[in-house]
Amino acid sequence: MLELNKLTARYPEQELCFSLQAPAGAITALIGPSGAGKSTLLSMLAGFSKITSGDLRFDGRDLLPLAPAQRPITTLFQDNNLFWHMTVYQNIAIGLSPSLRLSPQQDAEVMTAARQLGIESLLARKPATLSGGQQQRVGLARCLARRQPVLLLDEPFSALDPALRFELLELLRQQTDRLGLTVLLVTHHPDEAARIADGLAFVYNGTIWESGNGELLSAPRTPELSAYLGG
Ligand SMILES: Nc1ncnc2c1ncn2[C@@H]1O[C@H](COP(=O)(O)OP(=O)(O)OP(=O)(O)O)[C@@H](O)[C@H]1O
Repeated sequence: MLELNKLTARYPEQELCFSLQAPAGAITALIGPSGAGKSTLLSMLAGFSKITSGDLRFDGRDLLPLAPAQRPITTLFQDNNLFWHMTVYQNIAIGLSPSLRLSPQQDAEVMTAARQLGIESLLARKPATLSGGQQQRVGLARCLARRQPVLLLDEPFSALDPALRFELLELLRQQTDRLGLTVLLVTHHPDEAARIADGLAFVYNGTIWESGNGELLSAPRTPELSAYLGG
């Protein structure tokens, strides 16, 4: 369980303050208008944004003293950060070893992640020769190979067409269940998110304005969520 208790980042123009519980084995979708604070929330969790006050724990362990690389967290952004001069294999492997000198155990992790995402046949290719969907599979494989229990995804599939986006969300669903991951997924597609997510959190004005399950979309409790959904 990832627990945020009044986790706060104060900027001159705005204060962001989040309280949330994200269980293991579940996908929590973060929706909300542009500028609401969704990306900053992920950055606060990953350790890239300065925290002013509050509490952040994973399975009871205080994460705030830990540097980004020490946190049990891995992040996938829309721009998947692939290295264009490296092969797919190396792009996954670099998540485990920056020097690319892998132990047999780490090599097995890379192969397992590639198999799970259906990109085994692409391991020798360079990212530029892959489709957008295949590139995002490589990005996701790198995250999974790192075997961190918390996965943060910032609109990872938004550049893809709807069918492909849904295919990757399904894949994410399978891996979340199989590995018992705690997943936070920022998305601009609330309806799709509701199909695969266990919980939804509506981020508005630097805080979690409303949260619940998919019913939130059919029966919003606040005018702000209703307006966001176009109601
Ligand atoms: N480093 C920073 N310095 C100042 N303000 C910041 C900083 N980081 C975030 N903010 C504040 O947080 C707000 C939220 O921005 P953020 O990018 O997280 O929104 P978002 O919901 O992810 O939007 P989008 O959907 O467009 O990506 C910004 O408008 C800004 O006020």
